[in-house]
Amino acid sequence: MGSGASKKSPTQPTGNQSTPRAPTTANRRAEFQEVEVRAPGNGRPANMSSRNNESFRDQKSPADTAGQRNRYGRHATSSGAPNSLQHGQSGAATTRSSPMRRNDLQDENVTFETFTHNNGREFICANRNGIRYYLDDWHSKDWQPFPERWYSEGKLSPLDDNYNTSKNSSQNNLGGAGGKQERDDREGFLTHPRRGRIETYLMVEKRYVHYFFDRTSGKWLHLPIGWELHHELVKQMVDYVEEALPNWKDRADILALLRVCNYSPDECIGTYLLLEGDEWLKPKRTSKDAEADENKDHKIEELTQKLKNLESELELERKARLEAEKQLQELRGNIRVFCRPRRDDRAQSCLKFPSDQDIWVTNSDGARKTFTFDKVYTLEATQEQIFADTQPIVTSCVDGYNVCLLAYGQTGSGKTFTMMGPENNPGINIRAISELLKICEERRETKTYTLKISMVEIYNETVQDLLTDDAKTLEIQIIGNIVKIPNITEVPVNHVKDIKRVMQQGDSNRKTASTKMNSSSSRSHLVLMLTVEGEDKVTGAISKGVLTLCDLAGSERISKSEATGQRLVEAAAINKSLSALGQVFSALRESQLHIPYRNSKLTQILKPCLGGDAKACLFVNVSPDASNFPETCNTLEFGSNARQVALGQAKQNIQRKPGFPQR
Ligand SMILES: Nc1ncnc2c1ncn2[C@@H]1O[C@H](COP(=O)(O)OP(=O)(O)OP(=O)(O)O)[C@@H](O)[C@H]1O
Repeated sequence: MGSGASKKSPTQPTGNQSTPRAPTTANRRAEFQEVEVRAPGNGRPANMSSRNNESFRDQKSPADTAGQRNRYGRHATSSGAPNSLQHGQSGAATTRSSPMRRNDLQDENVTFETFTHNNGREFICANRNGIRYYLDDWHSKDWQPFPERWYSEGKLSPLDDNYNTSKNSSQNNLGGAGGKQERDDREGFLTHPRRGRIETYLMVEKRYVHYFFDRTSGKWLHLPIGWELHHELVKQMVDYVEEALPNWKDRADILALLRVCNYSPDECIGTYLLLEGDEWLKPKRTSKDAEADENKDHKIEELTQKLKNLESELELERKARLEAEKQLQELRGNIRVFCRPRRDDRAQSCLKFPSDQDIWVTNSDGARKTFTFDKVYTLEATQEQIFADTQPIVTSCVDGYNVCLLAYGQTGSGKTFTMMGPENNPGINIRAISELLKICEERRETKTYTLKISMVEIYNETVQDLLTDDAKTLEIQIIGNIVKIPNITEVPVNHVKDIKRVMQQGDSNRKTASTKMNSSSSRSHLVLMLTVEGEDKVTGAISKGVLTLCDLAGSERISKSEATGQRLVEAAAINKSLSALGQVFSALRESQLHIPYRNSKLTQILKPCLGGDAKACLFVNVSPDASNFPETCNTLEFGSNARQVALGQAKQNIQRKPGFPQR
């Protein structure tokens, strides 16, 4: 500031600190042209648009130069209301204002007050002869009559007496006219849309309170928040807080807290963090961040698309491979035989695996036998690997093929583990049905599928329905090549959870039946049949495939089990049925005219699967334990025999739906 009287802060205890001046009429006009918001104390105008904290922090007041800390224009005065700060009365009288108000406000009897509404807003009020007016908002130029209802909606507090005292006394506080002005970073101005340039001054009371000089009245009035937000110095403080707490968007709210915190942005931030927690510590996102995020999103999108393409390529390859294997299987037409040894870390293993198709069995004398199968697994083979190899055969069921998977081996060799598996590591049964459900779902747009499941147990040559609670015994009817089991329970399966439920029901009925019959599960054959009927929505073709999953009873010899009584009867029945199965394989292998399916219930039920147009897969499960050498050899010989069987090319069971238009 150039000309004008030197100012003294009302609270200024020493001559070193600058104070606001009450402008005279003459000097005020000149000052208004000159006053700018300056970087406190450094003599340069502050960079109004800068949101740079550092430049903000670096601003120094004259007090700083005198060795005192003075951030954001605050001076080190400790307490006390400001002394009289009135500017020249005459200067105010000559400035623009509403004619009516100007006269009113110059009245000696006008006192000024602050009204704080319960909703947090503050207004300047003027009380003239008991009639109150208030200044509405930033855009208002008029004093409005004070609403009656506000008396009950807020609080009126008189401005400090000092501000309502004689307007003339201000002259006493002026510094020497024409004397050199010390810069005072507490003063500034606002440019009001209607009132024009308004001087402001950050005054020190017990805490700092921001006032503006009202030319009309010639008084310093409390600066409303809405106005104060336009003050450059305050704006910088709010910017600083906003930058530190990017989620706190309400600038008026920030300023309100700044006021409470005595215009200390750091204290304001600290208070807010204390109240609101770490949420506010999130760094403010810059346009660079946004751009980086956008690039990242773009990259993720690209990679996701790439992954999708690769996945669909992989899926196509997988389907092509399955199709090729299916065709190969159809051409070969024989029973595929897989050998799976049970994992047993304690056993002295008599097994060796020279290749993935050969297995060596060595007895205690060192004599070795070699067997060859379509696949020989090692002890470490997982359930996933086992299922993957049967998948092409299993899935052909949806295309109308009859498919049969059997597990053969002595008790404890891992048949149930391979077929059913534990709950957390399911075997072929659950995986196969889940896969079929998945394929049916994938084809839903062109085909409608119905899946039904039945579960029976063959014990002592009786067939027991396991999906009914009344232990129903079933008969098997063979008419030509067709095998029927009247009254067998068929449960629809739509979801994987249905499979588990049905399996549990079957398993619990099997246990009950076993107890009633005094048998154990290994003494009976478990046969699970899943019928998959499909109808092509376009051609009307109806396909029907049956997937038969069979966990056979233990194949150990009677002599070894030393069975007597009931056990002997059981063993005889098992022997009979397993022998019948062997005979069927032999007859098929030799292409005999008569295949002895009728020799046991097991072979009767399995007839559609072994009858020439089906696909079959036999697991021979063996124990690695050297003490089981004879049983292991028997099992492997059974498997070798079965592998010689040529079932002929598998056929699809597809019919055209009657009445459906020929295409
Ligand atoms: N590959 C394997 N890995 C780990 N444990 C296995 C494996 N195969 C079998 N077992 C375990 O060996 C034990 C016997 O297996 P499992 O019950 O499947 O034999 P099984 O041939 O079905 O017998 P049974 O004829 O009496 O029904 C079970 O505890 C099973 O969990």
